[in-house]
Amino acid sequence: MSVFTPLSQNELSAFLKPFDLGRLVAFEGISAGTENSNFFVSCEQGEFVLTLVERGPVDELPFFVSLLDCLHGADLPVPFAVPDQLGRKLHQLNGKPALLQPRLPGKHIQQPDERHCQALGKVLAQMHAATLSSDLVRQSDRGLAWMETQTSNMLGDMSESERALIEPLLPLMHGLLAERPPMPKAVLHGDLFRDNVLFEGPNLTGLIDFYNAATGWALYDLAICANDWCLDDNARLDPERAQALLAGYASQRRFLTVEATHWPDMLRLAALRFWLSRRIAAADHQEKPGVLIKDPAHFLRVLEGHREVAVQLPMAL
Ligand SMILES: Nc1ncnc2c1ncn2[C@@H]1O[C@H](COP(=O)(O)OP(=O)(O)OP(=O)(O)O)[C@@H](O)[C@H]1O
Ligand SMILES: N[C@@H](CCO)C(=O)O
Repeated sequence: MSVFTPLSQNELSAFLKPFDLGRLVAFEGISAGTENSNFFVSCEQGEFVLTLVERGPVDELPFFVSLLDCLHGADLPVPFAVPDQLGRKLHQLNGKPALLQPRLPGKHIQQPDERHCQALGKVLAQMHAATLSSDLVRQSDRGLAWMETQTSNMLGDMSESERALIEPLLPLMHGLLAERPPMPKAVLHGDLFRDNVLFEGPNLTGLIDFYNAATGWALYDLAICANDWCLDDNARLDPERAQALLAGYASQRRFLTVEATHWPDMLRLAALRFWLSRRIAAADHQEKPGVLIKDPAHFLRVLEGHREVAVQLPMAL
């Protein structure tokens, strides 16, 4: 189970006192996450999720709190930091930054269909639009420059087949860093995999886990989604689901020609980003029993599939 910082009932009860949510009824560690320690917390006055932040720049937590307030204010289905009676949203528990958020309804979808993908594309565009009317900006700690450095550092450790797929992405990254193509930017979720979205039937009821959110090309966020929501059993893009995702997004904003040009490369970079982070996490957590390790090799198959990209962005006529 991926709970890095265990909690006792007494510790949690004491933590909850300033929130005035009634008695602690029950709590349990959530096994699904890989980065933070999360707990479902049941109080007399409602259901919550407590997150103890385990990685990342702690001094940037106010950014995430403001981002969620912005998205919640735009009526998007996101959690937000519940304030205690003194209005404080950011707390400390067992030496870790701690946030209490409402538990959102719905379940994760393992096998999405076109309706799910269309709904996801639409809400992603709405999320990007909401951040544009704010002054929220954050530089990603896993952006293009990080990817380029990590890729260069790992070249020597790669197998021949890994190298064949990954080395050609280095000039692509150099080119994008130099050229900075003028694609629309927004604050991106940055990790909108199936395990970060909740649905009730066809209705999208929750977007969660914003700790990778950062300013970047909006299209890159869509590529991250496509690489998780729109794959077939061979890790190739499923055209119907990919087109539904893109159509959902295009229902809120027209794509630009410069985005159509860079779409295949965004898909490749998004695959590389998670191959790198999974490989680093696997090495870091190798000796730690109970920590969920996700398979880096999956993204090599995704990259293989993106040698040719047949699904194009839908362009307005
Ligand atoms: N506000 C919420 N409402 C309902 N369920 C939630 C909420 N927050 C988290 N969860 C549940 O807890 C699980 C783990 O949370 P989360 O994805 O934030 O963890 P993480 O360690 O940051 O994970 P990741 O590996 O995706 O980075 C989610 O998959 C979801 O099932
Ligand atoms: N969604 C990520 C883990 C959390 O960043 C992955 O599947 O590798």
